[in-house]
Amino acid sequence: MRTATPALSPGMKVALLGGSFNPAHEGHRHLSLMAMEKLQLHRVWWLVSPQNPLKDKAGMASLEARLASAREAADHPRICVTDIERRLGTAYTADTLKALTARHPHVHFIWLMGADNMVQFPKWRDWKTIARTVPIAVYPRPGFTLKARLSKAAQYLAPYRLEAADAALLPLVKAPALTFIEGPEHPASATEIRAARARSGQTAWTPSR
Ligand SMILES: Nc1ncnc2c1ncn2[C@@H]1O[C@H](COP(=O)(O)OP(=O)(O)OP(=O)(O)O)[C@@H](O)[C@H]1O
Ligand SMILES: O=C(O)c1ccc[n+]([C@@H]2O[C@H](COP(=O)([O-])O)[C@@H](O)[C@H]2O)c1
Repeated sequence: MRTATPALSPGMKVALLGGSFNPAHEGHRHLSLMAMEKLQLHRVWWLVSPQNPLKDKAGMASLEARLASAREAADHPRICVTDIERRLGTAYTADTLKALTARHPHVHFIWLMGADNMVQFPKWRDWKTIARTVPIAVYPRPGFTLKARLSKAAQYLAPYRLEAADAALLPLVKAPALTFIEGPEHPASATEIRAARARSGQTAWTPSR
């Protein structure tokens, strides 16, 4: 089932949380709600990726199943689950952002990610272009919070960093810009969920919170 583009109006502040959501879980919801509060966002869009270019296809549930899992886990009127990358035909985040910012020039998009993604961000195609396209917010994650702060990408973006106290300004400033959102870590992980399901003999996962 295809999803419609979530409604947008000029001036809206929208965080984009890209992910495999294989499956979606309470950690995704937690970081989205914390970002909404700290960055004073109108919406968080969950961009369910057809296929992360750096991840193995083996073990990846179908896009439909992952979208269904995300819809169930989101459970919030301002979290919008979207298959926009399938509809745009984009696999790389740089291409997705180029298309979205061109289509919606009056929307304040930011890229939201967990600290683990920030650590591997320099492996993404055109990561410096991404950083010049939209402001970036990073949420703590067990095992990665400090690593993200010391990461190569954080060092590159250090001159453009907003302190946590100013995080609400992030969606309104011009990229490049970076903030580390402060909030409690959440232990949920899709890898853990898949491993637990495999141990319990489940062949396929079902949507989970
Ligand atoms: N518990 C969490 N805390 C902080 N960020 C998270 C958490 N879970 C997911 N994220 C972030 O959400 C985005 C999408 O994550 P993804 O769908 O890959 O989930 P995951 O649990 O990291 O999956 P996997 O274990 O399969 O890699 C990424 O930016 C990731 O860093
Ligand atoms: O553009 C890239 O090169 C790139 C490389 C790795 C990951 N990403 C994006 O990062 C987001 C998080 O992916 P994942 O699988 O860790 O949830 C998702 O939107 C991916 O498309 C993007």
